[in-house]
Amino acid sequence: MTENLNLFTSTQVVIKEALDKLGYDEGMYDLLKEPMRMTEVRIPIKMDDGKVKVFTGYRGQHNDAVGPTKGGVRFHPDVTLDEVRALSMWMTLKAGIVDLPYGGGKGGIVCDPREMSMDELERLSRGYVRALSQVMGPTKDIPAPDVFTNAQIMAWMMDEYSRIDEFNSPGFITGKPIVLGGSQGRDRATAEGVTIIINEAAKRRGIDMKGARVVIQGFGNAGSFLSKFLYDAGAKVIGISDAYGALHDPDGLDIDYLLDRRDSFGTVTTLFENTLTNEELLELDCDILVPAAIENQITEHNAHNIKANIVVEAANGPTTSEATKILTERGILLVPDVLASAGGVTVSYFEWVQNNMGYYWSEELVRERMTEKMVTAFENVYTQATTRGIDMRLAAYMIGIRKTAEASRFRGWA
Ligand SMILES: NC(=O)C1=CN([C@@H]2O[C@H](COP(=O)(O)OP(=O)(O)OC[C@H]3O[C@@H](n4cnc5c(N)ncnc54)[C@H](O)[C@@H]3O)[C@@H](O)[C@H]2O)C=CC1
Ligand SMILES: O=C(O)CCC(=O)C(=O)O
Repeated sequence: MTENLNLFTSTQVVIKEALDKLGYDEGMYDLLKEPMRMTEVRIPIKMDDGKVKVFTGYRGQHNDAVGPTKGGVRFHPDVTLDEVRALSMWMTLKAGIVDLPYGGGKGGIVCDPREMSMDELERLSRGYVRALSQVMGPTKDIPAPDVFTNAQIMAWMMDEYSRIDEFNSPGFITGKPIVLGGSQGRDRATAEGVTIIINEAAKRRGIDMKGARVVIQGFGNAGSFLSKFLYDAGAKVIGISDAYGALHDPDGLDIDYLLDRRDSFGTVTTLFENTLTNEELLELDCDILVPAAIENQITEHNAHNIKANIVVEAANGPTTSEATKILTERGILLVPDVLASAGGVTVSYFEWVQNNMGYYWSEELVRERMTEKMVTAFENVYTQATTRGIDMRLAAYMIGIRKTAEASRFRGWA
């Protein structure tokens, strides 16, 4: 049988397993097995050459029993409806794991921003908000950055919503520039959260981070900040990659140099000869492997060849269910995406809270509060996994889904 690479249906299987273990009935699964609202829009945009191009966009809102839905928007040529469905469900789990008053949401536009001008990107970002403004808003559904979107795109989206709302609405979106109500530390929050999780996982495996050999796939927002934090902490980052290839040096790469040379889409390998492929990168001998790019990277085809002691998923969905089984059976500690990458949405929540009260926190306070949430979340998931003898993904799903299931039950939705 060939492996299931569909993110949506493979997520449903784990949600079902988690709900069964928690003792919920079929009705609860029926409610939570897909987003409560899935919107598809067509966005006509005048391109720089004067021609109109129509883009497809999506927004998935999984469940808002706990609070407004929340999650990023990605601009990528491979965005699909099923991917956005799965991503919105994972956001519900993340919010549950770090205990935020949100449900899960996620959006995407099928486009390649690497081939668009800034003006075209601005028109597309504003068009997305116009198409979805009825179902989004600071108390309904709050977007944020994800793959190939950034603070500038958040600023255009916030400005467009504020025009429609006839009110300055910083709480409409998070990941904004600081001068528009962004939070200290949001740009590096995902990577900081992953760093905290790596430290916790390394402690459990007796690995000293000083000198630990780390491989990171992806050199964008998540991967590049992460490589810097680990490099500064004394780890040896021996491999990194982007969409075009990978770099490897067993003595450790010069991360400061690479950060200086990378472009705004997280591309740096095109400047070098003798690059590896992303497939080769994942199989390098190392202590810690961090997929921080895209989905379905560790599958049944390469899971047997992974040499890391710990795999920490900074990306959403990089490991298939079959590969999760193989890695766990091989004794590799796999820390799932819904736990490892929850630092981003945690600081997004702090940003939204600051916008709502109009009072802004220091970077130290943001870091302290985020650290507390991430360490507690790791401890909860690790304890659940070890005491029940289940893998970390199932343990994380059980913790992540419980709050939404309970809130839904109290509301009479299941
Ligand atoms: N930005 C955030 O706050 C959060 C991001 N994530 C996840 O982290 C992952 C990376 O996101 P960001 O760093 O924000 O995106 P980004 O757009 O800043 O960087 C993406 C990186 O992945 C590389 N990449 C793209 N396609 C690739 C391919 N086919 N093979 C190998 N590398 C490829 C790009 O070259 C770039 O280096 C995604 O799965 C995202 O959903 C998760 C939580 C929060
Ligand atoms: O910051 C946020 O609200 C969401 C981040 C996100 O999309 C994710 O964690 O995958």
